[in-house]
Amino acid sequence: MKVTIVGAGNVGATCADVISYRGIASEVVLVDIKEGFAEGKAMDIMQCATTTVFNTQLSGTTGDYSKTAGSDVVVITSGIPRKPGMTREELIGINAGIVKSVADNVLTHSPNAIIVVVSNPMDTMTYLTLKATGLPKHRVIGMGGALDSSRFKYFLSKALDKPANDVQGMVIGGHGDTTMIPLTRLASYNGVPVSNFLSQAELDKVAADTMVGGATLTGLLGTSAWYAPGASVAYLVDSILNDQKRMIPCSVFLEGEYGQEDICMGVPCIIGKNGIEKIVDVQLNDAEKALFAKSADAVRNMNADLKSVL
Ligand SMILES: NC(=O)C1=CN([C@@H]2O[C@H](COP(=O)(O)OP(=O)(O)OC[C@H]3O[C@@H](n4cnc5c(N)ncnc54)[C@H](O)[C@@H]3O)[C@@H](O)[C@H]2O)C=CC1
Ligand SMILES: O=C([O-])CC(=O)C(=O)O
Repeated sequence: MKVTIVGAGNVGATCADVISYRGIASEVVLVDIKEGFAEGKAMDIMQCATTTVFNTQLSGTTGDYSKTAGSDVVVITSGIPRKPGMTREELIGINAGIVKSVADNVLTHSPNAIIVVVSNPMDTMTYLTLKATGLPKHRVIGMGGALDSSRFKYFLSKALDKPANDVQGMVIGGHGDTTMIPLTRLASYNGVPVSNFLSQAELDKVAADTMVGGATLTGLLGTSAWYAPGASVAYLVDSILNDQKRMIPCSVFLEGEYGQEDICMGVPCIIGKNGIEKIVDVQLNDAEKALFAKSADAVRNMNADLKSVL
């Protein structure tokens, strides 16, 4: 199985690294516009093959999309990341043009690929990719919810003082500092509701920390995060390539689901070899429904800025 990752920067290269050492794909191609950069990242990762022991064939190219031909999955991470103090939404001006041209290039050589959109503002970039390419909705998947949910489980595990892998939880809504919806009501510690162990104030803090998880890391690192983002993309790609049918919150085109239309936003999806195989309808309570509607308003406002590109 072949995966192309466009953008060999922090997130793209980390994703290539995780896909390789976990043997998720047999072939990975990294693409970047910076001369020699993707080739260098690919060579560096390939030189781990005998120490971390993997057989994935990873190569890099500076903009030669013929090398990406026949990819089963294409991941788009090309574009600029935010700096401390910025929102993801401020990246739209530069990233929209990049994402649109990259989507066109990859589809020329891999007309059947499933596209995973990572560049920010991710929900709007997913919507742009869907509209600009005309692909069916099951083949355009925005990655944000997998990452936000892993951060949610991290903060829950810290509050509970229990291992993260004993914690279940999900974040839906937009992938923005104010639009994410950590579903604390449904989170559990090995099936027991977390509200049995944490006060409302503690749960509210976990939710707030989760929502600004990306901004906190951007402040600490000077650019946005990449280890958890890269690993989250690899997790999603694994579910597609290996037809695992995991339930992962992803940004997907909604046509009435969760009360929304003509928008891409994070909702729980079954992810398998066909991409989005099913949108899972979780019964939200009235407060969660109101948050989802508010989140959709913000994402829709952002999408309006795409007029000049679409
Ligand atoms: N959806 C999510 O959960 C997350 C999204 N992101 C987003 O992912 C994007 C990438 O972040 P990083 O990897 O940290 O940035 P980075 O700056 O390290 O890497 C981006 C790479 O894209 C390349 N690039 C730019 N234009 C290109 C083009 N037309 N064709 C091919 N390559 C091109 C650049 O040369 C650079 O190497 C950002 O927009 C960031 O906000 C980052 C983390 C999580
Ligand atoms: O925070 C950012 O800008 C990058 C991102 O989407 C994340 O790490 O969640």
